[in-house]
Amino acid sequence: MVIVQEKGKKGTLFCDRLAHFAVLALIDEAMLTPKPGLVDKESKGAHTDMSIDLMLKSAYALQSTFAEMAEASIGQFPSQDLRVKLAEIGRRGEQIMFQTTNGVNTHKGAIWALGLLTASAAIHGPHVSPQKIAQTAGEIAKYKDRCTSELITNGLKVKKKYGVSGATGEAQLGFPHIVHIALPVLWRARKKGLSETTARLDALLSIIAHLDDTCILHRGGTEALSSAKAGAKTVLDVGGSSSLEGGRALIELDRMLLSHNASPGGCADLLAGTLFLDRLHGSFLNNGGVLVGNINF
Ligand SMILES: CC(C)(COP(=O)(O)OP(=O)(O)OC[C@H]1O[C@@H](n2cnc3c(N)ncnc32)[C@H](O)[C@@H]1O)[C@@H](O)C(=O)NCCC(=O)NCCS
Ligand SMILES: Nc1ncnc2c1ncn2[C@@H]1O[C@H](COP(=O)(O)OP(=O)(O)OP(=O)(O)O)[C@@H](O)[C@H]1O
Repeated sequence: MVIVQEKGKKGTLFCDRLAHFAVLALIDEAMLTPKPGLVDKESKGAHTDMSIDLMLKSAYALQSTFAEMAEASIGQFPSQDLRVKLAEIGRRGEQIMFQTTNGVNTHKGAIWALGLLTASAAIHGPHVSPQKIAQTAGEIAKYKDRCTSELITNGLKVKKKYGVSGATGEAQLGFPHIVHIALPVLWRARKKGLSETTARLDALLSIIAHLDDTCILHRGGTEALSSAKAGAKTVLDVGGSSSLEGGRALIELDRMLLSHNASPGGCADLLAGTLFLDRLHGSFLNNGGVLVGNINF
């Protein structure tokens, strides 16, 4: 593994840039419209306690959390110590989010996924593929969370009830839904000349079609999850979100999710992770090996 050993001013600039990319990924995800069941520019989806303004406020408030995660990881290898440090920063990030939103869970799953990816990107520096960054993020996630709280979360309940692996399992496997599903769909759609919104929506739908999302399971059970997977697959099979039939199927998927009061929040987190890795990769490629932000390792 190639490890970036840059501390000091250069390293701090790089960490700030990574944190900025993480925040931008959250903003891009929130602004993407129309998303089924989720908060976007036109709808609150299944979330009566959220709004687009709240999502953006929460995203901006997390810049320092992601910067701290990057700072803690630069010059390090995945290790138990690093896992403990990141968990501590992550929990403080959750507090910042809850203070910012008056107790609404806008980005808990996203702090987890983007936190691990940001930490891994800081370990590697910009010369590394999205696949490698996701794989190292998985290695960090495999270390035990020694400070785990006594709280029984929705995710834990659902994982026990339905035997799925949830947000932890996805991370420990190196984010397969980002690397093997969403990024290829995003890049293929752009290559075909589809609009950026279409490419992102199709990437989100490709995740919904495959992921065991504990948000959907918690609110709507297995019926909602299998209908969500089938509905998203239909949109893609009939031509994607920009086609006439696909657009109709997308509206149908949104209606179905709302009828279960269900939302693919975990899928949205993984879309944010996809957009983070995509931006990092694009920024590096488009600048002859210099990550925008003037750090050239
Ligand atoms: C692992 C986390 C997400 C807790 O997960 P848990 O399964 O207990 O469920 P909880 O209901 O609290 O949140 C799960 C969230 O993950 C997302 N999610 C749901 N399903 C999936 C899935 N299959 N894949 C990815 N994300 C998913 C959703 O946004 C959901 O709301 C995390 O919050 C955590 O452990 N935090 C502790 C701090 C920490 O270790 N941070 C490290 C930062 S690097
Ligand atoms: N655009 C979005 N709209 C809604 N949720 C999103 C969006 N983007 C990401 N999410 C993720 O969805 C999760 C919120 O889902 P949800 O409200 O179902 O969680 P919960 O608090 O566990 O459940 P409940 O509200 O049923 O108690 C957040 O942790 C967040 O990471």
